[in-house]
Amino acid sequence: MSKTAEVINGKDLSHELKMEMKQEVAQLEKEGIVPHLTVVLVGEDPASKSYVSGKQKACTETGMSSDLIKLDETVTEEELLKLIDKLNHDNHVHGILVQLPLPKHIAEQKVIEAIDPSKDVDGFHPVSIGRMMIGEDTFLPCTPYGIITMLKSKNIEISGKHAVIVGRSNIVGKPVGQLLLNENATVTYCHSRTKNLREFTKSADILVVAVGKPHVINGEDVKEGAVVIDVGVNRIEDGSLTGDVDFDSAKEKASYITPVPKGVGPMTITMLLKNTIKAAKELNRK
Ligand SMILES: Nc1nc2c(c(=O)[nH]1)N[C@@H](CN(C=O)c1ccc(C(=O)N[C@@H](CCC(=O)O)C(=O)O)cc1)CN2
Repeated sequence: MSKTAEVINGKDLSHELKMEMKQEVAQLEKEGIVPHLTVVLVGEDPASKSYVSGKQKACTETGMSSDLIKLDETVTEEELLKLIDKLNHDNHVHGILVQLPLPKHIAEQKVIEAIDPSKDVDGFHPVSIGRMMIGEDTFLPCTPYGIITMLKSKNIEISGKHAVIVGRSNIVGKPVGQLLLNENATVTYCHSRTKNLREFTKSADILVVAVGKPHVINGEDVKEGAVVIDVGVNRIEDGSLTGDVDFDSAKEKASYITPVPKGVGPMTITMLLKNTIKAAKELNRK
């Protein structure tokens, strides 16, 4: 019988990385640089509020500064774009993050594209995405960056492996596939129109699931010894959080698996801090 998977704990890895970043920030402070993140939150979505407060807490823990600009749900697209323009020209601000999702009347992509690419710590701007695609140094989108960091922390071989991505969002599915390709994996994307999904997932050496639906993947869908990365954070009826993967059955097949909570989620915030330090260093070099 195969043994159960090793759990990759994103909370513990985040803590380690934050301790390293704290030292780097202390060093930067001696040089007169305090990395500063400005977070823009539109509306009252409880999950967004909680993520934003997690981001600010993480900044404080590592010695960085941050501020939160809260805007009413009714703010116009024009007003939001004006604010971003102001932040783009504020030398005190190194990183700008607009928490997603935005209300329906605001075009998300327009807002993302308004952020100066040199302050795009979310890594969502087409300039950042384009640079990532051609393997140039850039701000990487935080969740995919966190996933690659988790794999590397366990010295998991990526080169030559078959990576199957379930989900094709712009902020997770597509970029994580690109980052795995940059590491020489052979990448297959699956999505809502994919026929015979199991045929693909069962051939994955590395399976990344990012669809936002509880337990769409279970042990039967997983190849013996695969690495399973669960990006889903789904709140279910009893109020608890669960992933896109049925952890209990998948862990019997996988060699490594990420849990929910305490898996990929905390890494998203940690990689944002990395990007903010990078932005501060680069903007001060200019
Ligand atoms: N501008 C952005 N908006 C959004 C992003 C993003 O990267 N940039 N990603 C998601 C939400 N997100 C960060 O913003 C995020 C999601 C989940 C977690 C996390 O730590 N989850 C915990 C559980 C938290 C809980 O108890 O509710 C876990 O998985 O352990 C952090 C950040 C969409 N929007």
